[in-house]
Amino acid sequence: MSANPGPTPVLSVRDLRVRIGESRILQGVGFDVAPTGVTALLGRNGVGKTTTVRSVLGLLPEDGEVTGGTVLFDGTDVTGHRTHTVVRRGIGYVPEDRGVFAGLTVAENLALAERGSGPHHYDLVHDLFPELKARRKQRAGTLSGGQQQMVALARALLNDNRLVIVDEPTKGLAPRVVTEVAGVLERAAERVPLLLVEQNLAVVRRLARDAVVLDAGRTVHTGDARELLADRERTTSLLGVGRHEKREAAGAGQSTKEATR
Ligand SMILES: Nc1ncnc2c1ncn2[C@@H]1O[C@H](COP(=O)(O)OP(=O)(O)OP(=O)(O)O)[C@@H](O)[C@H]1O
Repeated sequence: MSANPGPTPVLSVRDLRVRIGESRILQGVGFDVAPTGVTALLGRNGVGKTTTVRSVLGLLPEDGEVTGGTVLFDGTDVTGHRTHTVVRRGIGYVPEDRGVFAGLTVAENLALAERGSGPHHYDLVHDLFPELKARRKQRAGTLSGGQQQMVALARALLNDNRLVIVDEPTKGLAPRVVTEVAGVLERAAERVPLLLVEQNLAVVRRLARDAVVLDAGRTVHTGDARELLADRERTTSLLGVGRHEKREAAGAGQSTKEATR
């Protein structure tokens, strides 16, 4: 199943099954996340990407439960564990809406993200994103989309995380901002492995080494990300894209969401 049989994965998901209400949402999700670089979690809308990451983080809704499978983080079984337990083991999460407090300053956003007694890596964060130091007194809500994504990632990198999960960071952003966010993610990935839910294939191509594709609540492909994206037939059948190559060739940041519309 592993796309890179070398180093021990930081996260291993095996045959994960999740029910929400009466619906069986995940019916066999399995993949590894390598301890360095970016692993992309891909798939059409509604296939279970967000449910997968929220299951790992113990963030299922009240009527949801893990009904089977295992989640190993750093070799420890955290299947079905509560969020604070999983997070304390060293997983950062940047949700789809970024989780940034718009009314608070950059400094306040970071201060609120500090977990426990530390260490808190302000040096690392300011080294990666010097702009945030300069803008520490600015309200987060007045920042650009790319700068807000910096704040969101900085909140995750501030703590001693062994993995950061980022859910659709470029969704709804203008192409110029998408490029900016991709740069931010690239810098973050130099320091910590990322599990990236992403529909913009230009961003995946730029950042990801490994790809995991879900369909209808199951893993249907794992492997080298660029190899997958270079195989147009495969990309079309797995992700429902390929009819818009022109748009991608123009560098406009194609997404599977756009392509399946
Ligand atoms: N709280 C919930 N209650 C009921 N069904 C849910 C709930 N959350 C998700 N689902 C369903 O689970 C399926 C998977 O949703 P999920 O958000 O995990 O998919 P996704 O791949 O992340 O999609 P998208 O790309 O649209 O964000 C969908 O059919 C969705 O309607």
